[in-house]
Amino acid sequence: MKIGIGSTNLAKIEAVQRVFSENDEIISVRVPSGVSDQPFSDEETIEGAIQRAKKALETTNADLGIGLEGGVTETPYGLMLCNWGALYSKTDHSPIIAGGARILLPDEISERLRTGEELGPIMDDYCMRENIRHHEGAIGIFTNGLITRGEMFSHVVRMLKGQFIYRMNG
Ligand SMILES: O=P(O)(O)OP(=O)(O)OP(=O)(O)OC[C@H]1O[C@@H](n2cnc3c(O)ncnc32)[C@H](O)[C@@H]1O
Ligand SMILES: [Mg+2]
Repeated sequence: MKIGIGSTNLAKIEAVQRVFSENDEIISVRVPSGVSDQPFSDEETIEGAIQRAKKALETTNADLGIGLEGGVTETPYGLMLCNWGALYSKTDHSPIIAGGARILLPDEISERLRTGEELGPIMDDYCMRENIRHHEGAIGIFTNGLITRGEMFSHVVRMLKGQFIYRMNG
């Protein structure tokens, strides 16, 4: 199968590679998410994932298009990391959706997000490193490396793939 992924982020590509087989062709392509660079609700993050999946399918002419989007969402407990995925197939017109693990962010990080900074640069600044979002991600930092961004997204991709197979068999 040919699978288009709507991102060139390494953690996202790795997640798709982990779940699909070596016989599948995975094409990564930079596409607009159609939402803000830093989505600020579940709804906006889901919308970003859906747009990416749709654009990935169209621009790569693949069998499946996958979109993965990271964001944050306000809760009564504080700001949480949220992650969503969407999958479109060539033969189906409604997207399959799956959500990822979520954790509360430290206040120091949340305050900066609320004043309009993006999580990617905040994390690099906080850890004094570069490109954390391509590697273990914020989730990797705050879980002490036990769950990386790639691993978290691979669960999302597995839930997308499983639902797709279930739908096909139904
Ligand atoms: O190239 P793309 O696919 O856009 O990859 P990205 O890393 O920018 O990822 P998203 O657009 O999905 O994430 C939205 C924002 O949140 C940041 N972000 C999300 N999850 C993160 C994480 O786990 N660690 C660090 N930054 C993260 C990211 O840098 C963006 O500012
Ligand atoms: Mg982005």
